[in-house]
Amino acid sequence: MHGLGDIAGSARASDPSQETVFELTDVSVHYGSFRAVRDVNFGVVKNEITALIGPSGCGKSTLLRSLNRMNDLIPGARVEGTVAYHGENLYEDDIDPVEVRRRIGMVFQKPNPFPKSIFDNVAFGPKLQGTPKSELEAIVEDSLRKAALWDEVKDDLKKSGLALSGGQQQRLCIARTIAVEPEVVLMDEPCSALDPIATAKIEELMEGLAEQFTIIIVTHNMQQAARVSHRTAFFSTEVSEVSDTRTGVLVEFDDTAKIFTTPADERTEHYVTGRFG
Ligand SMILES: Nc1ncnc2c1ncn2[C@@H]1O[C@H](COP(=O)(O)OP(=O)(O)OP(=O)(O)O)[C@@H](O)[C@H]1O
Repeated sequence: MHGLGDIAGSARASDPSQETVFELTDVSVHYGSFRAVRDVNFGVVKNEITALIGPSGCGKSTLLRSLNRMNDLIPGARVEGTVAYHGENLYEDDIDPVEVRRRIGMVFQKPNPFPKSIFDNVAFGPKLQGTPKSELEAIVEDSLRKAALWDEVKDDLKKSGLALSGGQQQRLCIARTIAVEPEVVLMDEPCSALDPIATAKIEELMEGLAEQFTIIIVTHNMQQAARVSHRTAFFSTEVSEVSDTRTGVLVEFDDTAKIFTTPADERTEHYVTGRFG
């Protein structure tokens, strides 16, 4: 485990003048009668990387999924509070969840390319949206370039996406996600199935992606949060004395450098210094 200074050394500075993309107000997520995470309040700034960290089970993935209505697909899942996206609550009746997921894309923990060619993986979303065939080649190349995969696959676009290495598959999934030009990319532990070299590549890539996209990443890896993100939300769990169930709570949200050097809450300090979790 690194010391505080080591981790914070590379934390990126945030720009307070930027536009807010998400504003979460008192967001709680339930699975049936179980409250997984409660009363979360924070904002996400455009073209920044926001990291969600905290011990296992504190609701990071649950909260991430509430940002593009992915929880709608889980039976019994229910979101309370307000998830405002450019000022509009994503859970209003007239909001189309399919359009939400186009604007707010997601990359999962395990690379999950379709059993199709590299080209077709990336072209899949644009084709569904009715993009003319003549434009697909340029979109595929541009997306693969942005995902730092083009040079490795440009002569093999007909090869199956499943034939790539794990790290390449994850970059293919990133290319597939950005091919439909979302504004936000949600990443749920995108490197946890990858080796350190593949992880470093994705981290490097994220910095470039943040110039065009707003990124929110769940990570178990604190060094990763410190290296790549501008702001960090630290979650923990509280145990109910009545029901003995655990609910996730947001302990602290701040500039990443602050979270890793001078956190306001003792629980954050214990976590980032490795004394907990
Ligand atoms: N589909 C589901 N149905 C019921 N409970 C769920 C579901 N998904 C998650 N949970 C529960 O919600 C709580 C939060 O889980 P979640 O996966 O969001 O946490 P996390 O912080 O992302 O954990 P990890 O770091 O281990 O991935 C846990 O108690 C988990 O068991």
